[in-house]
Amino acid sequence: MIHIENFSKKFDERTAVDNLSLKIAKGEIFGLLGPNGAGKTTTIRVLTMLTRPTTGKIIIDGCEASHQEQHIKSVIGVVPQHFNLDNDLTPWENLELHGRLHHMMPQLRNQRIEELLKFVELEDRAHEMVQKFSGGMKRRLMIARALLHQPKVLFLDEPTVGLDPQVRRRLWDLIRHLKNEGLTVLLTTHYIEEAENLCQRVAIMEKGKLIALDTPGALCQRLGSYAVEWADEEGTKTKFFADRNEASTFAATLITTTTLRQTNLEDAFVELTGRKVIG
Ligand SMILES: Nc1ncnc2c1ncn2[C@@H]1O[C@H](COP(=O)(O)OP(=O)(O)OP(=O)(O)O)[C@@H](O)[C@H]1O
Repeated sequence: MIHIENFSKKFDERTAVDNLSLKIAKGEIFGLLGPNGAGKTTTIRVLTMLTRPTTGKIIIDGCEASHQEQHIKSVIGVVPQHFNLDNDLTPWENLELHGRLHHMMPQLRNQRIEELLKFVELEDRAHEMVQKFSGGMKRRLMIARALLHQPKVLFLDEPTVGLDPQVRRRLWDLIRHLKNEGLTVLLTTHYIEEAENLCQRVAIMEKGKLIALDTPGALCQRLGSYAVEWADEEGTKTKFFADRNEASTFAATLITTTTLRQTNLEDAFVELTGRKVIG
């Protein structure tokens, strides 16, 4: 559904994305991870036709971006990182405006608005001003707006940033539901747990380059499925093992308190990039 071939983006002398190639299948939830400045937002901006690549080819829904930008715009939905709803309008009016911009016929438009407000559980607030809404409600409304014109691909840039854990989980359920309906989802996130819970595959970027691409499980297995964690005077240390018995034997040799646990995607991220994600 999304095919990126040797894509680079330069801003003057700075290379924001360096020769990225990826294929994302229909119905996949795909995560882009990386520390600050890795090139995730630039990648989304190019894929959503907000800016052009310096070099390389982007194909979405079988259409090449350089020739069929309008078609691509009609089959994608975008939820940007920052709230960009019209605060002086109601949810219904925000959605209506979006539907008009996409030239939707009034009957279909009204039907979709009704369905989507129900889907994101905002039907009771349809005619209140958006400025009174919480962050979670605004994010849900932005998702409804991105889905109004029945896109095939949904781009979500940091969909749950700043939301409390309960709201975050509700949004995850919503995103899973969309995948089950056949939508392709590409998201960026700072929350490793989010990628681990939602994404079939993740790409880890650093300094514009793709440094790993796999399922969360396979990325963890590369390190070893078990982690022993302990603290010494230099700080927290972690060692990885393929075998649980080996891990437990090693843990028994340490004189400090140790934790034996399953390796997680955060371990893989830290090992690959040498740092934690900073929000
Ligand atoms: N419009 C621009 N002009 C110049 N440089 C830019 C521009 N947009 C991004 N960059 C640079 O490109 C690099 C990648 O930025 P980008 O915003 O894509 O990273 P990111 O992975 O999304 O980071 P974050 O997690 O902080 O959002 C950074 O070095 C950034 O400073």
